[in-house]
Parts: sequence; C-alpha cells; structure tokens
Amino acid sequence: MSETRTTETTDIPETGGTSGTSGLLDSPSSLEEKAAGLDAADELAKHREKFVLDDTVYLDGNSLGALPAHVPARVADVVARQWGDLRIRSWGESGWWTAPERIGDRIAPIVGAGEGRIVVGDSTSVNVFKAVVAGTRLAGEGRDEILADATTFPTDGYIAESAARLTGHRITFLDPDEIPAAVSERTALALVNHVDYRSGRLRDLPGLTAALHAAGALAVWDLCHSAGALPVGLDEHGVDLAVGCTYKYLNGGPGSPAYLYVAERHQDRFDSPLPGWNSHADPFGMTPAYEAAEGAVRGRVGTPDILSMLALEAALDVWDGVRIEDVRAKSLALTDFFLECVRAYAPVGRVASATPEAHEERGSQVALRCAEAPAVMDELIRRGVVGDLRRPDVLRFGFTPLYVGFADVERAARVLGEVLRDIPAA
Ligand SMILES: Cc1ncc(COP(=O)(O)O)c(C=O)c1O
Ligand SMILES: Nc1c(O)cccc1C(=O)C[C@H](N)C(=O)O
Repeated sequence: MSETRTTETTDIPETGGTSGTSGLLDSPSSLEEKAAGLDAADELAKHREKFVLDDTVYLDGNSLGALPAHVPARVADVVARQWGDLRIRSWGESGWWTAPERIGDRIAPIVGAGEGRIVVGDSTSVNVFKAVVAGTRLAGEGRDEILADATTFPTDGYIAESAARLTGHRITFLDPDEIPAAVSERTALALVNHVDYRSGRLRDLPGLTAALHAAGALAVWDLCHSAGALPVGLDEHGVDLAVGCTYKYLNGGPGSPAYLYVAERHQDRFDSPLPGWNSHADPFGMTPAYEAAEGAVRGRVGTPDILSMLALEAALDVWDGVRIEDVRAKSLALTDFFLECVRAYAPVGRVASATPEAHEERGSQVALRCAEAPAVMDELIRRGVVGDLRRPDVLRFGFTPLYVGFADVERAARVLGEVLRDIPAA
C-alpha cells in the first residue's frame, strides 16, 4: 500500500481586524457577542436538548456521537420487555427480524437514497469487504484493477487490499484527485472516502462518480464522516455502492451497526461475498442451496446485533423533522466561526489548518496541525474541550450541528488559545 500523502496545511494568520460577516472586531468580547447572536438565530439550537450533554464542549461527535436522551429508556424496554418478556416472539412481534431493512429506510433520506436501498448490519469494515468484492463482480470480466483512496481511514485500505488478493485484482492506491486521469477500461471500481477522517477534506462525490462512470467503472463511497453532516445525494449522483458507520453524526452509540447501500439498478445482480442465511430468499427453509433474497436484504449476513441495532433505531428519532440541508448550513457556519475564533485567539504560528477553506471541500470538522498536539489535546480535554488527537500532530475538532452551538465554538477556540500560551512551543 502506498504511503498516505501528507495533508496540506494553511497557516492561520493573526487577524484582530474586522470580521467579514459581522463587521465586529475579532476581539474576545466581540466574538462572544457574535456567538450569542448566532446562537439566538440558530433554528437547529432547539435540538440540543434532545441529547445528554454536560458542561464540556463536545467536539468529538465525528468519532462517537452523543447519546440522545430518550435512548436509554427505549433500550431498557427492548431488554426488559422484548427480550425479557416476549423472548423468541420478538423476532416477529417486536420487528427484530426486519430491523436491518427498516432502519436502513430511516437512514436513507439522510443520505439521499430511496427506500429499499440500504441495509443496516455488521461493521463498516465488513461492509467495505462486501462492497468491494460485489463491486468487482458487478464490473465483470476484463476489469482487473481496483483504485483505492490513499488517504483513506486505514481499515478500508486493509480490507480492499485483501479483497483484491482474493479476487485477483491489481490494487492501486492514489489520491482521489488523481482518479479521473487514472481510471481506464481496466478499472472495476474505485473506493473513496467522502470526507477525509484526518483533514476533514470533502471529496467531489458527483464529479468523481461521473468520471468513473465515463470509463465504465463503479464508484464505491465510504460515508462515515459525511452521513448526518451534509447532503450526500446517493441516488441523485448515481453512486453504485456505499458504506458508512452510524456511531458518528448519526449518534447510534459505540459500535452501532454500519450500513450498505446498493443502487437500485444493481440489486438484481448484487452477488454478496458473504451470503449468510439472513440474505437467503427463504431463510427458515434452511436449505443447503443458497438463493439470494430480492433487494437490499441481499446485503445481510447473519443474525443482527439487535440491542445495538434498536438503540440506533431509537437514536434516529432525533432526525424527525430535520433537513440535512439545514444541518449542512449550520455545520459550515460552525467551522467558519471556529476558524475565525482560532485566528483571533491562537498565538501566531502555533497551529495551521489542514482543513480546506473552500466550503465545497470541507466536511464537518476542523483539523489543526500543531507540533505539541499530544500535550495540547490532553490539556484541552482536562479543561473541558473534548476533541481528539490523530498522531503525530493533528488536533481534530468535529462539529455536530444538532448539539454544538456557537458559544461552544468560541469557548473551544478561546481555551485552545490559553492552552497554547501555557504549553510552550517545542
Ligand atoms: C472512513 C472510516 N471508515 C471506517 C471506519 C471504521 O470502521 P469500523 O466501524 O469497521 O471500525 C472509520 C472509523 O472508525 C472511518 O473513519
Ligand atoms: N470506531 C472507533 C472506535 O471503536 C474507537 C475509537 C475511535 C473510533 C473511530 O471511529 C475513529 C474514527 N473513525 C476516526 O475518524 O478517527
């Protein structure tokens, strides 16, 4: 596997001048006032009370989303009544058996998919395997190459490489920007991360998907860092296959099951490399011969993890009445404001943004390179600002628009400035 390219960075120069949007001075007090104004005008602010939060600023929802407050009672009911009282009857009476498709249909509108295209289950890693192998089968003979995102979260790369060995495909790791020039009549598919886990860079899903299709190849997207943070438009942009996790911006809980999207036009020919009994046309026939079910169910494998899955189903209630376009608008406003505050508060030269300034290239996180990042993140967390560290030098801050407000953003940047002043440059 080729080396991941070093993330480009942009210096965050000192400003202290006028702010482009508000006309207020970027002084600490004006930024606090600006935050208050932005919070007052924020239509999504009311959703914050749906989550269990404390007085820390939680900017790690891009790793593990916060707990929706109603989930514990729902899970308690699943355990005590559905499992405790109904026992085996719950596969039917409590809807356990059909949960993977039903919950897939709840995720579908958030990522721009129609009904019957998403099935929930397994981990993202396992779904990457299903998508890559099934994608090579859909692409057919004569296409002997897989392109894979060199900047990917590692698990996708490991799995794609193993899948390529099993299927006999050559695998080429490259920066997604290089895909249009690299794709050829030999390419079966490309596997790309929609938003880069480290830099927060958003890839051009419509453009790359179209470039792959122009060469007859399939587009397979990993949506872990975009689902629930921005519109994806799976159906609209003709994506072939996609996978994603549900524990980040979808707040499904630690280890909550992932999902697999199969475009409607591919469902008849989708040939899973893990054809377990749950994807059989007649699972309780228990016949030796495998016969695939119709539709998204083909992506199922074995018995679903019901407790995690039903916690996820409950968590998805927070999306009722929420438009993903509004979430995106607030996400961009939050990350813009964070960059503005960091410019105002961070000592010059101590941090550099690895996250693109251009909105069309930015996900819902800001990554700051900092030579003292490990010590700085430890101290930030100690002072109540929770982001995370990606070694060796990336401070990562994720912004979940349903529960992060502008006052949180101002406080996080202010505390970051204090920490940077207290921890001397190496
Ligand atoms: C882009 C991406 N893919 C996959 C994963 C992980 O997959 P899994 O849930 O299988 O651990 C992550 C994060 O953990 C991720 O950021
Ligand atoms: N899945 C995780 C886990 O089980 C433990 C800690 C972190 C994670 C993550 O999700 C990491 C995340 N995908 C990242 O972007 O770094």
